[in-house]
Amino acid sequence: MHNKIVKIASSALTGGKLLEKLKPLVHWEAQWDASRTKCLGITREVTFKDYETTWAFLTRVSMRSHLWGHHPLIHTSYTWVKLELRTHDTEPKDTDKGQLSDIDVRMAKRIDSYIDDGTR
Ligand SMILES: C[C@H](O)[C@H](O)[C@H]1CNC2=NC(N)=NC(=O)C2=N1
Repeated sequence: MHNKIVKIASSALTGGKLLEKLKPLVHWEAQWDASRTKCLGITREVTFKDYETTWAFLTRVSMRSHLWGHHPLIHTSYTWVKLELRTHDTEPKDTDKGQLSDIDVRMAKRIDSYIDDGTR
């Protein structure tokens, strides 16, 4: 069965739901707006044991991003990787800055599973 791209609808996370969803993401740092009520996105940094492992990880992330139609901002240098997640097209419509949505949380958990599977 070939994988097909199924764009997953995203809904902005606010209030108690936002805090509930952020709690398990212990390796991710949240960026807050000035009022500290809106999460503008989350970031995670990780360093891998070698270049080959780094790009095996990034290949998995890129393939999953393509399948889900949701793409982290990826910074990398040799074995260092920084990933940022935010959603621009949330419902309700958000400012162009974007904010955290449920698909960001889903992608963060999937990224954590790639990091945690012992290949670091
Ligand atoms: C049209 C396209 O599906 C949208 O622009 C998607 C693409 N990938 C995306 N990736 C991320 N991280 N956030 C988005 O809001 C987003 N939107």
